[in-house]
Amino acid sequence: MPGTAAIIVAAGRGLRAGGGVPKQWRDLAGVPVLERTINAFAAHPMIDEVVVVLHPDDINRCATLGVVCTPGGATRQASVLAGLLATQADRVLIHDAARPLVRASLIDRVCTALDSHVGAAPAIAVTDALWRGDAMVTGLQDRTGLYRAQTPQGFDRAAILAAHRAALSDAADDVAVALAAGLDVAIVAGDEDNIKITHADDFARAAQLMERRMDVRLGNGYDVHRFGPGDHVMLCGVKLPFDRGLQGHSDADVGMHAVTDAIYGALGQGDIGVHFPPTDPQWKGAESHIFLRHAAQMARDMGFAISNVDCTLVCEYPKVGPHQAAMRAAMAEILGIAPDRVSVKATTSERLGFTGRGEGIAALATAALMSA
Ligand SMILES: Nc1ccn([C@@H]2O[C@H](COP(=O)(O)OP(=O)(O)OP(=O)(O)O)[C@@H](O)[C@H]2O)c(=O)n1
Ligand SMILES: C[C@](O)(CO)[C@H](O)COP(=O)(O)O
Repeated sequence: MPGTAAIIVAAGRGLRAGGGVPKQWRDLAGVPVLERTINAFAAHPMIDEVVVVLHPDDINRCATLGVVCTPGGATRQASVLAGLLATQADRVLIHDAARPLVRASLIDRVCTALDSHVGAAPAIAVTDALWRGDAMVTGLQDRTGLYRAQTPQGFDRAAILAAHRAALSDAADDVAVALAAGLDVAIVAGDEDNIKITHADDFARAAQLMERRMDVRLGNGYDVHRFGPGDHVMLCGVKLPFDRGLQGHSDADVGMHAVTDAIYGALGQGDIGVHFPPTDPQWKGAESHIFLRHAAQMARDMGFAISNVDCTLVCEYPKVGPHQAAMRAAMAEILGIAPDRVSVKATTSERLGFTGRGEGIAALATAALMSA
């Protein structure tokens, strides 16, 4: 199957964290750790499938998760192998269930690096001085070129499957398995917040990080395009036959422009004109999905997920109602979010003003972004 699967390993017993229940089933700010981890991947536009590896004793809990599950093994490595065998995707991102704070932007970086590498994994360069010792310092360790490894670790599935089948020992992570098989692994920037819940104290730390992250941004957008000669209008990504067209430097999709500006506004990044200047001939006649895709990618790059967008078209004609579902679907696909997070409405202006006289169409939009 072409595409990318996330394999979430959740078959450990969480002995170091204690608490009586394996850590992946415990609540973090009211939601189970595993559910948070699954949601981070399930909501990501570059992930096509989520596979969760569960302890055989927990396999009956699969039904509550809404994803593909498979039983794991006695070691992390055995669990990863089980996950690799449960998908046919071309690429896999292997992730610890115990890292629920993984950001969409980190998933982006790993996926993008896989376009040019057989393996890619996030890590953070060690900045503290390193010692050797046991209660007393016995020596120093050069930190040059040392990294702290994180997940998700991404690979071409066939390559990492062969590496896991050939692996002899219980490796700490999948990069170790890959290196033993001679695969190259690119390092992408890790994220300090992407902690692994390992010990009891890590629950409080993760909860604090989540609280700090609760950053909600709102933006609005407004646009107008004038009618001119033509035989169709583009509205929110859908081509509607009409006896006139909308005039503009691009395809004049007034609704999509308003939504795009709302996202830029929420990010404090100006408007379409700043990113795609009308004076630049390369954008003449451009399809507006280019602008919306750019705004959505910028949101992800800045660590935000688009929670929802709402667009109102103001016109007497064409009638928008029959096309609303197609418009929502078109913009949802471009934004990489579910159609129920995209709203398109229309109103007339009671024949008042320039929209009422049929001289053009106006659009207003709101976008809500949440820290991812
Ligand atoms: N046999 C195993 C062991 C670990 N894991 C998963 O690998 C991830 C990282 O492992 P770790 O933090 O060591 O988890 P546990 O093995 O559960 O913890 P502990 O060693 O404290 O028991 C976790 O999401 C864990 O569920 C797994 O799927 N199968
Ligand atoms: C895979 C890993 O998360 C990379 O940092 C880590 O090695 C797995 O956890 P463990 O605590 O080493 O078992």
